[in-house]
Amino acid sequence: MTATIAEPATDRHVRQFEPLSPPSQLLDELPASVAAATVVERGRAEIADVLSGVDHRLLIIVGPCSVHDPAAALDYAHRLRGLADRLNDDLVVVMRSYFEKPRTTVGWKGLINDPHLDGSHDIAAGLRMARQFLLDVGELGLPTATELLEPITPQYVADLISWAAIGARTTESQIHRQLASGLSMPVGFKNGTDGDVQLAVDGCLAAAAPQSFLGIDGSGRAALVRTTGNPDAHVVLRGGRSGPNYGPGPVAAASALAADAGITPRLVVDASHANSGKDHLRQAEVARDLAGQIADGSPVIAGVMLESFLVEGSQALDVTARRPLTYGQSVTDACFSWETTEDLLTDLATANRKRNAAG
Ligand SMILES: O=C[C@H](O)[C@H](O)COP(=O)(O)O
Ligand SMILES: C=C(OP(=O)(O)O)C(=O)O
Repeated sequence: MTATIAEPATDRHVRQFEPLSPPSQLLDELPASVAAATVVERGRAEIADVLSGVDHRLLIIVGPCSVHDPAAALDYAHRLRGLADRLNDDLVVVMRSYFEKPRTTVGWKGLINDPHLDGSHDIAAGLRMARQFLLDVGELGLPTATELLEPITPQYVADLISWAAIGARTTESQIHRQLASGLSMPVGFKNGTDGDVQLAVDGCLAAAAPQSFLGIDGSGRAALVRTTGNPDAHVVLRGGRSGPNYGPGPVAAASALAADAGITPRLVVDASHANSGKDHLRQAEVARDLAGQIADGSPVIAGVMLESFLVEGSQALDVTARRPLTYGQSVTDACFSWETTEDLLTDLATANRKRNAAG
């Protein structure tokens, strides 16, 4: 007897599947130049050395909350390169190059997801634009940092990235922890949106372990990915609903929690997000407070994250309206200005020199 085949019970809420070119095709189209690859490797090694305490400089992860206009972000990168060169004795400067935005509910999800800022979600173009941007910044001589939000994206861009974040909204996600265990760069796990630092510590432990999970390979095929574990996973403090956690008490407590778990006690503090209430003026105050803690000899603040762009503040992006945007101003969280960036990085460099001079 032949069984009657049922109607498929899947994809009831899927409008369309659009195949993407495999990662290998984009890498062939936009290969890493020797100059860019050298910067990526140097950045990864320097960040790992700062985290372990071998390199006594301070890690600075700075740049726009998100890249929405690659030309403006590249303009920023040119300025940052000059500043990073001047402060190179005291700081390891890495540019925030964030193309994937996690949203609390809904909103623009970043350049990869919606590169034309119009709701068309041309992800193929977004991946190409992100890769081109990373190449351009690498060739300028600056290492890059990003948040990795989708487990498929890294195959398209990760060879050009020196530091990656697992964000507050995904730090508890097994998928992201497994992903981090196979990444080639140091990965920072943010505390959860509620402020729970244990989630970040647990993330670091899972990322440090070998993992086997489902992913894609360079040819875009579904694959069983077996990893060896990431030796450079660390905690990033970003505050949470329970309040900010950049002060000396919370920093020491988080460091002790990491050390007790066998994770590096040295960590990165994010001056933005829930540590500043997303207020760029408050963020500058938090950065000055961190400079004070560093100058006073804090042994555990390995790095500081800052959100900065050419023009201070933020502007609303309405993907349906196509209103002209202010050049060099964030369309996601508020950033402080280029002028404030110069002042704050100079203060942080001075603070770190003082910490080192005191031994
Ligand atoms: O870093 C950016 C934002 O804080 C994050 O993407 C969440 O933004 P939302 O709360 O505006 O969605
Ligand atoms: C989304 C970000 O941070 P968090 O995960 O801390 O909210 C970010 O750094 O852009």
